[in-house]
Amino acid sequence: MTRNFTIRIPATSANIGPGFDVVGLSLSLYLTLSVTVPIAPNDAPYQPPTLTYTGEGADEVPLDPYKNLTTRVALYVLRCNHIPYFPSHLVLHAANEIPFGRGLGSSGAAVIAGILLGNELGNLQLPTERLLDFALMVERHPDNVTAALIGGFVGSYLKELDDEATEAASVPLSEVLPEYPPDAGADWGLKPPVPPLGIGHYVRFGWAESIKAVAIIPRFELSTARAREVLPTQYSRKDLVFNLQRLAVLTIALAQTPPDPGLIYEAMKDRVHQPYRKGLIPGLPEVTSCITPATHPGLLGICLSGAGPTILALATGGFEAIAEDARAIFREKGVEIDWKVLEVVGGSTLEHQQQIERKNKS
Ligand SMILES: Nc1ncnc2c1ncn2[C@@H]1O[C@H](COP(=O)(O)OP(=O)(O)OP(=O)(O)O)[C@@H](O)[C@H]1O
Ligand SMILES: N[C@@H](CCO)C(=O)O
Repeated sequence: MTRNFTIRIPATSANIGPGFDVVGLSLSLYLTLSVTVPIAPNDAPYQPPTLTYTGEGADEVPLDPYKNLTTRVALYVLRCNHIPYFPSHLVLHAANEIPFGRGLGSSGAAVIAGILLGNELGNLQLPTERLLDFALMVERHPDNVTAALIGGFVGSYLKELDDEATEAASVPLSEVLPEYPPDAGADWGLKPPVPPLGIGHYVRFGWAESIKAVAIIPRFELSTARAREVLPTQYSRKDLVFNLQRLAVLTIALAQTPPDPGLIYEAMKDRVHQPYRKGLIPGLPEVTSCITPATHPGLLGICLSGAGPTILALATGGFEAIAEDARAIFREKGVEIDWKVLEVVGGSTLEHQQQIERKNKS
């Protein structure tokens, strides 16, 4: 006998211009994890999970469950909750639509998938806030993981922690996510650092239904780590105020019907991360300055998606003209792109097989 369930995590776009490390948007591309857990234990020796994978990243993702990001995160959640290893004979299949290293939250989705997997396998029934604590121990900036978990247009901040909690939260990622030993006889006694309580806090903003997201996706990867290395550690008051003013306006402007391009285009400008990342993304300043609501009716605003290299255009129409003109600009710089029109969607879901069958019948 087996228990089957499916975890579905949306892609995300972080920052949306001025909201660096603050806001995120969940989008209609998914990482789907199908899980089969044997219910009745059989007498066979312990067998670690079998992981298969199709779609984006299939040629580079590790299938060893002790190396793969999703399964390592699941094991981290289990072990923090006194469950040392996966159930025997666990079968997992990941089908992924979210391209790796493009600024569409692939790693955030993999992390949230792992957290929901650990929570379900351990029957932990952790509340959303606690799930977020685990995610923040791994991903460290809240924008992608919060939007992937909660869904919609979301703002979040990290709580200032006391000394003890700061120490717990500042453990290097390699210690939070060691590549656990694969054999059940190895040392399972070590417990990883448990996240402090209530690290992240969030709120969901409104979103005008008419606004779609055009993702203009260059055909090269840029790791978030590399794109963060080029950022300064200090900013001028002028640049900080520039971003704060725009972010305050943007969080309300994107919920208004009809959305106002005059307000939104300027409110999606940024001086905290995009100017520093242009050296890593040929064509970025040209695309964001040449494609405007005046030249492209339907466009509301345009920015770097997350750490890039994807460009996110928010628009109510004229999608093809926006994307094809961006393609021409990128091509002049020697960069080929793909593009997709995406919807803003709800957050992560976990459904048991019976629920899926019932839904399909009705
Ligand atoms: N489904 C997945 N399963 C396992 N590992 C994954 C998965 N998706 C992403 N990863 C890992 O995350 C890496 C990409 O993470 P990175 O933070 O650099 O980019 P991103 O999350 O796509 O972009 P951004 O954070 O800017 O939105 C991949 O190279 C891979 O190692
Ligand atoms: N806010 C993050 C998102 C990337 O995951 C950044 O721009 O570096």
